[in-house]
Amino acid sequence: MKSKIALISPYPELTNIAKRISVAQGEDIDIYEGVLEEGVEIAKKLSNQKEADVIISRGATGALIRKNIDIPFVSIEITDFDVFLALYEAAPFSNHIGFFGYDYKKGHFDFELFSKILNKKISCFYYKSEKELREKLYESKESGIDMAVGTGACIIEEAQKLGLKGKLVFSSASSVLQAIITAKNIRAVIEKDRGQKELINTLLEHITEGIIALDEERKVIMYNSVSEKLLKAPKKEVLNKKIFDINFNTLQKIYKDSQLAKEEIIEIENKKLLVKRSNINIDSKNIGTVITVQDISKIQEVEQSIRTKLVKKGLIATYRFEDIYGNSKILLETINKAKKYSCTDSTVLILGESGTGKELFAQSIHNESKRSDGPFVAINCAALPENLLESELFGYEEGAFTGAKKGGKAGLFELAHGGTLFLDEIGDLSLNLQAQLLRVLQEKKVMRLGGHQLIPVDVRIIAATNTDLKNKIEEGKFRRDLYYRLNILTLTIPPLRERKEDIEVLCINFIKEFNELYGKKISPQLEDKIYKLLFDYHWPGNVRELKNIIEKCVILCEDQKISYSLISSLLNETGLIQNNDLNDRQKIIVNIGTLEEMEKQIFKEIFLKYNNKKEVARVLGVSRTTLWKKMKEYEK
Ligand SMILES: Nc1ncnc2c1ncn2[C@@H]1O[C@H](COP(=O)(O)OP(=O)(O)OP(=O)(O)O)[C@@H](O)[C@H]1O
Repeated sequence: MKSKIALISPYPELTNIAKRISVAQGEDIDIYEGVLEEGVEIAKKLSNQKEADVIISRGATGALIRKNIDIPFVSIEITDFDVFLALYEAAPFSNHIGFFGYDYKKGHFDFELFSKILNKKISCFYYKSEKELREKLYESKESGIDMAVGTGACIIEEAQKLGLKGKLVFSSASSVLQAIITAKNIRAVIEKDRGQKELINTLLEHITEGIIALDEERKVIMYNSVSEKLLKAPKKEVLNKKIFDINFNTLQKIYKDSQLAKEEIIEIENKKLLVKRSNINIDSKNIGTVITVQDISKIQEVEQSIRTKLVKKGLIATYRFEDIYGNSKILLETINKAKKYSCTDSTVLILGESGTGKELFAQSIHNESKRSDGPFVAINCAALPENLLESELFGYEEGAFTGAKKGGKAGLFELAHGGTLFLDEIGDLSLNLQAQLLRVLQEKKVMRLGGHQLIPVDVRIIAATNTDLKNKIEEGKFRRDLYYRLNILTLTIPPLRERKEDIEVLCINFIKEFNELYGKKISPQLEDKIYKLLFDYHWPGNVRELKNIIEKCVILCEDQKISYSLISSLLNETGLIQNNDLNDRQKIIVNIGTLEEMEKQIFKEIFLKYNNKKEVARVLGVSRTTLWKKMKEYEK
């Protein structure tokens, strides 16, 4: 909105001049007429109702207006020319002219020169009050003055009362124009200032912190909506009031309880706020104070989202309890127990053979827990050498060791802050790292390698092992105290051979999953004789092994159905390598390579053993045509 200029004229001649200039300048100036109090009333109304941003007036009316309004005021100054014009017009009717003006005009006009040009005697009188004016007028009459020239209507009125002639000094067009130019300049500054204020206000409203600025008298001059929300004190009750006069003690509390240039946690209405108070100094002079207020839970949320972003894709828990397939009583009981563990924040120790689904359970517990929005960080303690594992777990400061990254590195404990840290194969942790882990679990703080500062971490630990920790304790390879720390809630995942009822559901779901992955349409229903085969197998690699076999089947199967022979050959393939009870005729050894390479080896070995195409096709569970195609392919 454009700022407005208003001109209050004390007499009609000035009104006309102002109107003329306003039109000539193409300026939309609001012109009003009013003398003294009347003019002040108009000015007050314009100012209060924000209908004017700058007011122009002159003389005594102007002086009164200036005293009564808060907005900028421009006075139409009386120039030498205006005074000279009045003296020139008065000269033919007088022998001795008296000039009467306010005290502050003393020495302003060159009366000696005017007297010379007009060849007329001119005396000057200045006054500070109406009483003094009357005294000076009386004095002047006594000394032979017959004409009073004055800058205000009141002078002329009083002079006439004493029988003197009077002549008012009018403002010329150039004086009015000068005042309008000054008012326009002020308006430009106001508009610029207003633009800057709007910018600051927009910024204040976009900041996630609460900002309260006080001037040197502790009057609130800035207060954004975040502060309003956090301190539960509405803007209109706070702005432009001294902090200790405000009715809301929340503001006084944060002012009193905060410390200069230091962050302080202050509780307001059950909410923990981080408050900082700083002085604003210009040229080492204090001109006010700024207080910032932040909701700690918001900071934690932001910190969490940053941490979560930092945690790479692989460190996020993807599995949930619904993804654990199986309907055996024992598995359902285990899931049930795990769900109960999810509601707590205690450490969980998962026991089970390799491939039983320990990590699957750990992820599901995390995703079901109140930490589900936080990171899930998993580490296999057996996969890394001790010193590497140490720096991975606890992080390090720059220069902690040769090769340490610039700026240091956060450890997995820090990355898992607010979430869960899954320590797989905990039984393989060295005694030194066991001691460090125990310390972190007790203190809930980590110190980076080469660091001096303890960093608080809020992490839930889920540990897993496929070894008997009690044996390890007996052998002196595992700390008893750590065992008791970890073993608060225990979850034992039964091996697949003890819950073979799960095989069917597992197969159906794995076939569906791999169909989707490899774009196949293989029926998830398997023949009964296939299930018999699967039930008879002892599954040393547990669910992982079953999953791998199904994956191979889906890749190798060329029909809509997985054949008995394909499954049996794959079982033999894996089973034979692991099961020494089987005779040599059923055994082949395949070197690990790409699927194509391994497939080639399988064909070759089986051919060597059976040397009969029909038999080979039967064992491999493929048609004779497929076998022929494969042979052609491998001959190349
Ligand atoms: N009940 C189940 N339902 C679906 N998938 C399962 C189930 N159990 C295990 N799996 C799958 O089997 C594979 C092995 O599981 P996981 O890695 O959780 O086992 P683990 O016990 O942690 O193994 P290790 O001790 O070797 O680390 C994964 O691909 C997992 O998704």
